[in-house]
Amino acid sequence: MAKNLQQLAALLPHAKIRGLLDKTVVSVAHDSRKVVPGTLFICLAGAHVDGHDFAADAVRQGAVAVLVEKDVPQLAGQDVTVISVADTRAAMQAVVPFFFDYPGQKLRMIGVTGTNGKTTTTYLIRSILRQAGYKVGLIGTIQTLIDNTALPVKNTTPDVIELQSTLAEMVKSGMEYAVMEVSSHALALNRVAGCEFDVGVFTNMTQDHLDFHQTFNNYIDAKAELFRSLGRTGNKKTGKTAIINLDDSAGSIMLNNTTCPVISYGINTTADLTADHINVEAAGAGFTVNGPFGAIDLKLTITGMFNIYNVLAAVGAALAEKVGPAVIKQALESFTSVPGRFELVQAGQPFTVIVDYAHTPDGLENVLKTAKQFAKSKIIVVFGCGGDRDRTKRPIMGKLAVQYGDMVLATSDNPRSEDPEKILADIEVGIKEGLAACCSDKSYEIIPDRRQAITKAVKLAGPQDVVLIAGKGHETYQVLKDRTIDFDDRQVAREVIKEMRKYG
Ligand SMILES: CC(=O)N[C@H]1[C@@H](OP(=O)(O)OP(=O)(O)OC[C@H]2O[C@@H](n3ccc(=O)[nH]c3=O)[C@H](O)[C@@H]2O)O[C@H](CO)[C@@H](O)[C@@H]1O[C@H](C)C(=O)N[C@@H](C)C(=O)N[C@H](CCC(=O)O)C(=O)O
Ligand SMILES: Nc1ncnc2c1ncn2[C@@H]1O[C@H](COP(=O)(O)OP(=O)(O)OP(=O)(O)O)[C@@H](O)[C@H]1O
Ligand SMILES: N[C@H](CCC[C@H](N)C(=O)O)C(=O)O
Ligand SMILES: [Mg+2]
Repeated sequence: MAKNLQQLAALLPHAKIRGLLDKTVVSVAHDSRKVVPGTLFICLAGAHVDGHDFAADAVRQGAVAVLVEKDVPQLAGQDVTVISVADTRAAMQAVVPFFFDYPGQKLRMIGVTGTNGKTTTTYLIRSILRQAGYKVGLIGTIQTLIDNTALPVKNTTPDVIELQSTLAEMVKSGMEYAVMEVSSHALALNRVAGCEFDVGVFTNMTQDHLDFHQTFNNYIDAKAELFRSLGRTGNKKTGKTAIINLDDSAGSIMLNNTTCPVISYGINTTADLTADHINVEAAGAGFTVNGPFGAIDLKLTITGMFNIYNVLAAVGAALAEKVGPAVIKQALESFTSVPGRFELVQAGQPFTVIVDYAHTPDGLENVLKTAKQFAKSKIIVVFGCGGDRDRTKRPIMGKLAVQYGDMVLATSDNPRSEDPEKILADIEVGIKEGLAACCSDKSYEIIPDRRQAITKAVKLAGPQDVVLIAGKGHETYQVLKDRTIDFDDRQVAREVIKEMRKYG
């Protein structure tokens, strides 16, 4: 991947350069902690700190060039080339895909966006493409997969450098497809620069991330960028398709934002792909998908109406890539689950325990509706909301929890830098509102310690009850103000159930 600095500087025609350009660059980094000798260090002004403050550290660690958007006095007199531009983020987006030889041009790229269902839909698409015999890479919230090799991730959609280097690794390992989640943050911050998507999938649009986007319209517009990019002049690849959920009111906005061919899907509207004969049960869902190929009858082990939408989205992507109905059926019927999505914890208890990643009002409502469909008795909900994230979703989720649940135990999710009690107070406003509106006979408790909340839920559960532990799904940690601790809802629930059996 090594490049001459001259080649990189040529991509930045307005840059002011101080120092030699005839140098070999072996790595690019915006994090000083990742600098190795021969790195081009890119200074980014972040939400917390300013990367320019780490430029001198980067040089000490062997950076041969530094990309800046303001003067860094500490670099004066140092043996380093300083490239000054107006906007280092924009410069990074131009330089990095080139540095990695544009891997996004060498793969078929499928991007999935929407508030909920991205992870599930990417896993479904991956399983269909693999069934069709392709080598598939996946990037998303849970992990990166290069064929079967799993790598840890920090964000749902990684930053430009991590994304391009991962895609390059996929190319090197012989992947033909990259199926990835494209978060609204990634679109707004253009982390996907240099990725030319072949297929863009829209799942749905409901409230989340208003802390970052400020307004719902900004949030929608960020998602729409994926669809604008499919029809952009200058695209190098051909054969693009947008897969759009028309049951969602924002579907038409995505549709209006692209000029490429569209495969629409929906259950309540006329669309290219629809589903009927729907039977949702605890153990799975049966339904028929109707499309240009005729009808496919499916019996799946994933369940809930929301997953039928995810399946339609995945079938749309498969269709765009010319995968036949027999392969689609085979793949979907052998698909078992996505970690932490409606995952059952079975430790010999006489009640049902579900761990789910619902962390938005819509996700929580969907999962509660699904649980209610087969709950034979009470639903006990354990949930919280993340700190440093959209505060306005907290009371809404509190209200939904008491509307659908019989007993609510509000607890901490990942408080991050916030005071857990403050987050819970925001949730409690909605709980009280919900109780007053629908059901003052229901009860709730605020238990900041998540393990204690899960313990209480398990103690309260009678035979046939459902305990829903929502919000953290596959996460194996809890982010507190001063540290991150090991925490896995599934493991904690198992431990608590075992403890209870031991002591009677
Ligand atoms: C708001 C946001 O997106 N923040 C991202 C951003 O962090 P930041 O701007 O705060 O960076 P910073 O910590 O201030 O650092 C500024 C610069 O100094 C550098 N630095 C910092 C420290 C140091 O010692 N040396 C050094 O060089 C940093 O590498 C960076 O270049 O850049 C970081 C590196 O790329 C990201 O990891 C970080 O995501 C944080 C962790 C995050 O939580 N993001 C969430 C909100 C997010 O992006 N979520 C979406 C959506 C999830 C979904 O709905 O599925 C996602 O895609 O994950
Ligand atoms: N199509 C859907 N519509 C609404 N809710 C959904 C849908 N699919 C999944 N959910 C709910 O949202 C939760 C998260 O699902 P998933 O992880 O697939 O979404 P995501 O979009 O990847 O989330 P994130 O934004 O964190 O990456 C699930 O556990 C489930 O409760
Ligand atoms: N991708 C989402 C995940 C939220 C998961 C929840 N457990 C939380 O920490 O808020 C986000 O970063 O907002
Ligand atoms: Mg996800």
